Amino acid sequence: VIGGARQRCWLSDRPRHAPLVESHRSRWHRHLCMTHSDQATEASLEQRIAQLSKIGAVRKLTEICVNSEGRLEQGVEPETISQVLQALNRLEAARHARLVMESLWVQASGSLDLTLDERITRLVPDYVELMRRASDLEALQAMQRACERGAFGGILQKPALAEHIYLASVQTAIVREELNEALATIQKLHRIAERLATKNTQGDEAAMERTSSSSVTGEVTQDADPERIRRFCDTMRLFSKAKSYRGLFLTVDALQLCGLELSAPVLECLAQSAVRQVSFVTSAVSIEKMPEERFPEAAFIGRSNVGKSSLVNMVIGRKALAKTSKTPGKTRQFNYYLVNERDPSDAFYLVDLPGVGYARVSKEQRIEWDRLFVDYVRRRRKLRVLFHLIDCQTGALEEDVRLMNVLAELLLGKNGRWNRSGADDLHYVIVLTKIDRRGGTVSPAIFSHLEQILEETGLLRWREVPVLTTSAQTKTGREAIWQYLRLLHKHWK
Ligand SMILES: Nc1nc2c(ncn2[C@@H]2O[C@H](COP(=O)(O)OP(=O)(O)OP(=O)(O)O)[C@@H](O)[C@H]2O)c(=O)[nH]1
Ligand SMILES: [Mg+2]
Repeated sequence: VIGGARQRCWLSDRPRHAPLVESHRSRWHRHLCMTHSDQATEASLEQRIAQLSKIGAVRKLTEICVNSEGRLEQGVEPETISQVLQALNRLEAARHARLVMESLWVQASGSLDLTLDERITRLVPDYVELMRRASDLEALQAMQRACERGAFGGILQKPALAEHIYLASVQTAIVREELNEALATIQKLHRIAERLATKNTQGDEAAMERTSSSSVTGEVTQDADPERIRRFCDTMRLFSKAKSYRGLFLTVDALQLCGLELSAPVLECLAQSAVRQVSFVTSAVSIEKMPEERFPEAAFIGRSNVGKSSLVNMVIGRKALAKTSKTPGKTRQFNYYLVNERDPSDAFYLVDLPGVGYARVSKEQRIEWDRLFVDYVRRRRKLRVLFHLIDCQTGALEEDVRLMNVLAELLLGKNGRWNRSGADDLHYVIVLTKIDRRGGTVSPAIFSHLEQILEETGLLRWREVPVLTTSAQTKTGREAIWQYLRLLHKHWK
């Protein structure tokens, strides 16, 4: 196995290492080659390696590797594997684990045509965990390369394993403050997942059936594999700690590309990771009283009692930051909440607007409110997303139609011209709330009515209008809201 053509293969394929480790390994390799040709040096080899490392485990491992020589062609003996595992468990330093892992797997992949023995493949997750705990990015990168070259039975045959290796690499890169590396790696995982998805759709019908049934029963899939979910959540938290929203969102994308759904724990984690701090800023009753336009903002508008304040709370993962009430008209001002104050590049405002169409408000007050709203949309240049909330039980009512007309006139101008000069692009999103009260579904009539109104008001001529469904009670639709909050900062996309 060692020497000749295979030795060349190992040397040419070897990854770059820290000098200390390199010297350990190359010396070790030289010793192994010597042993191969000269049995007499075996004892001194062991001795010398023991001196090099001072760790008994390495001696033990060397012994195992030397003993298994020539047998790798037929695969590694089970007893060897269990010894390796035992020894690995005793290893304290990452470089030693790497030494062993690489020797076994590079040699084996050399001899087994890059298709590792099934039993070694089963050990890979243990190696990955070891590398991750030891923050050994180089070793994990070597694993990625092996993965890409078709080791471990090939990425496409073992997607969960590839996912494990890549996520461990991402986490390690973040811990080592190599953020660019982390971002590049999570994007590699995207590409793998995409390749896998293409393969699945091209695959046989049975495979397709499996995919579709698992996506239909998404909840079950997640329950079946909480480990995978946990890995993604850990990665999200680390990106959050490293203050990288981009990484955070890329992880969410990767999770979905890998066929997992945004289950409750993932969403909880997303809200917690994306919202590092949140504070109430001010209640404004006029444009002048609104905070300085330092950060982009997203606003929630809609009739009284439709659930705006509840949705704000749900999105930021706080129970009662925005005051909610059974009595319509609770929110009377533009309430500004500032998210991530301490990291200006990721900060944004959420604005909880007062309800429209509150019965006990006089006509004058209503006109006053309209004027304020028009002023708000026209003058807040950093307003990027406008969520219009509509109760899914009633659908769009008179007040909603009025609001859409006001908006259409404002955005399109009388002659159809954009009426927010110098302002950022604005996304208008309709949110149907309280879907828990309708058993999680919305009647098609509500949708077609909405479409008709959007058509009539002319808003559809401006651009497509997404319609989301949410429930503050069951937290349904939180990720969909976040997909639009992602538009707040360009670097989050
Ligand atoms: N079942 C259910 N109830 C909800 C949901 N969202 C809000 N509610 C309830 O609806 C009522 C009004 O919610 P708020 O969030 O205060 O509504 P609002 O739009 O802020 O109302 P104003 O401030 O008056 O404009 C409260 O009793 C909430 O508990 C939901 O998704 N499901
Ligand atoms: Mg409110």
